[in-house]
Amino acid sequence: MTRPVPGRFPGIRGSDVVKSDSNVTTRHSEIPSSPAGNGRIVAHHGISVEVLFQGEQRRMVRVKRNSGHVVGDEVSVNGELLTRLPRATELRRRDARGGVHLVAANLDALGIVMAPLSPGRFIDRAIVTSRTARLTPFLVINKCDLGEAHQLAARLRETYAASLPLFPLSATTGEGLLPLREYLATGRCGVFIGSTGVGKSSLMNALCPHIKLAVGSVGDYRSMGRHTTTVSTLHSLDGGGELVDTPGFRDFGLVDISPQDLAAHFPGFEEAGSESCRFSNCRHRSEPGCSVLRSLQQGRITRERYASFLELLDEVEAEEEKKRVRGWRS
Ligand SMILES: Nc1nc2c(ncn2[C@@H]2O[C@H](COP(=O)(O)OP(=O)(O)OP(=O)(O)O)[C@@H](O)[C@H]2O)c(=O)[nH]1
Ligand SMILES: [Zn+2]
Repeated sequence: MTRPVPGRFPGIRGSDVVKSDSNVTTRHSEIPSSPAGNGRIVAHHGISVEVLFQGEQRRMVRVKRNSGHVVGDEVSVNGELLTRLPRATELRRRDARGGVHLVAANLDALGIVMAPLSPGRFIDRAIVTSRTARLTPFLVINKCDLGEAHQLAARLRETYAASLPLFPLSATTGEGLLPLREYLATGRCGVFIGSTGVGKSSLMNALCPHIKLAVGSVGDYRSMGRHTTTVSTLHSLDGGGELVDTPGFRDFGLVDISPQDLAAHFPGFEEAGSESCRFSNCRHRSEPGCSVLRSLQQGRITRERYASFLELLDEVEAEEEKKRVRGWRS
């Protein structure tokens, strides 16, 4: 089954985007001439990218190792010259050493994957980062074939159901996959994030069976070189929608989030969010005329949500401080 990639290039057939990470590198040699014009980066191999053009042609184009191009970028190709077109969205993450990386461009959805026993502390951070980058977040509760997942689903529903869509499912049995397929089929281009072992690869395999990602734990297949060169790829779903596979994307530190962004995008603050505080730079801790504190008193923000907000606010302020110190040094 084929369908056009939503919105962007009417001539491109979605199901042809990338069929498997084993053959994307060779496919360009099948193309008789070198297509040019506007296209989209559907795979990144470190020193080359695969561009899919209108009319379904594709080719590899060499890039410098840190050229800044990412999967999802719309580009104009002229010979070996690649010009990036303006991006609608950029998703960035901060690694454990503080470096900032661009994950992908022009995404519009972020799937936060949870499973029993996976740490949940990053959910709020992921939601805030996603919304700040203008991506719509959604929650996937995987492994619902296991009894423990039902308690997790109930807990997450209580906290997050008013803020974003939830999809309880099982990647292995296929139970609950249909609502997620339908959600993505509305033309969304998404990526999954979640801690190791929650089942992101299993979920990708269940949603796009042609890609056959290896499933396991960090200790086995990764050390055996599942992705010998880090390859990010864009996959199209049979029923509609697209997913980016980007190995190793499990969490992200906050990148350039202000205390005001945090309050505006924090899950559970939506109802109170449209009101403004007396001070435009209010941090919602103890300032007079604070709309967040007023909502807390009125019960429109729960104590649990406010306590989680304060934890993230500490992180945001610590980042601000680091940035300030870096500014002095440079
Ligand atoms: N019971 C059950 N197990 C699952 C399900 N989905 C995945 N698993 C198992 O969970 C383990 C981890 O799955 P992966 O898909 O590799 O998890 P991942 O999130 O991609 O892990 P990393 O690549 O390390 O980030 C594997 O043993 C899977 O078989 C599910 O729906 N139910
Ligand atoms: Zn305030």
